Amino acid sequence: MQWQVRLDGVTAGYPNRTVLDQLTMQIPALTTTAVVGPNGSGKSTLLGVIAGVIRVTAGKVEHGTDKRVAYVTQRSNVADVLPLTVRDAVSMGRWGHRGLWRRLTRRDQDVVESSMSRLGIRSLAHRQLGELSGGQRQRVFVAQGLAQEADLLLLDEPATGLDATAQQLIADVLAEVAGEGLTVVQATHDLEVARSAGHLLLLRDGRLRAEGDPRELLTGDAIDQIWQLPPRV
Ligand SMILES: Nc1ncnc2c1ncn2[C@@H]1O[C@H](COP(=O)(O)OP(=O)(O)OP(=O)(O)O)[C@@H](O)[C@H]1O
Repeated sequence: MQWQVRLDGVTAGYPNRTVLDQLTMQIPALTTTAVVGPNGSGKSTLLGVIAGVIRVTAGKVEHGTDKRVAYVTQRSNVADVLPLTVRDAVSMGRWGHRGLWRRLTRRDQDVVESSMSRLGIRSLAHRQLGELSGGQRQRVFVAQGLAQEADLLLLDEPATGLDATAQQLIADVLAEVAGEGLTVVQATHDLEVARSAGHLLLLRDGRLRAEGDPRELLTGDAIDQIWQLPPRV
């Protein structure tokens, strides 16, 4: 397996709170990896560590390429403080390529338009982010992640709170971009989405409980055990 990210004995968390506990695992390249686990199991923390925004206190994180990482977080407050249109927000995805003050090139603009098209939000391009619904806004941030044309796209519950059509759209787009040569990692509570991923990481209490083929791992028993459900009758 060609890997994109490798964690070796990683311990990490927040001041006075260790969350990830000696985590050793790999993220395979050029496919989608789903990170699942109960609330508080450390999924967001793991994404933050891979993105490099949470420092590790022990162990090491290695990236297979030294190229770009795009990170779509769970909740972005930018919409509430800045008067941005949808197109502005997606265009911000090009800043890493162009810098903050340089004009976007024709190609940058094409990437922005196609990222909006893929997420079905071109008709919203002129709307202010602050006046969008939560689900529409979520699609904008996924489009912004795509516009970064990163090698590794990290998404924290990108489809939570979306209607079924939008959820399916995001799942399809992520599978598509992985097919085009991107490595995608998403934290999700949706076990259907997890089952359709190429690889699965199952966390509980900051530890890796299982990794591998999601269709083999996400069986009834494993689900009961990880989520501590009572035995089925
Ligand atoms: N900024 C923070 N400061 C201190 N503790 C935090 C912080 N963010 C998260 N935690 C704690 O770290 C633990 C893991 O949280 P994390 O958000 O990584 O879990 P998660 O699996 O993503 O949860 P969820 O499914 O609810 O999104 C939790 O106990 C949480 O309370």
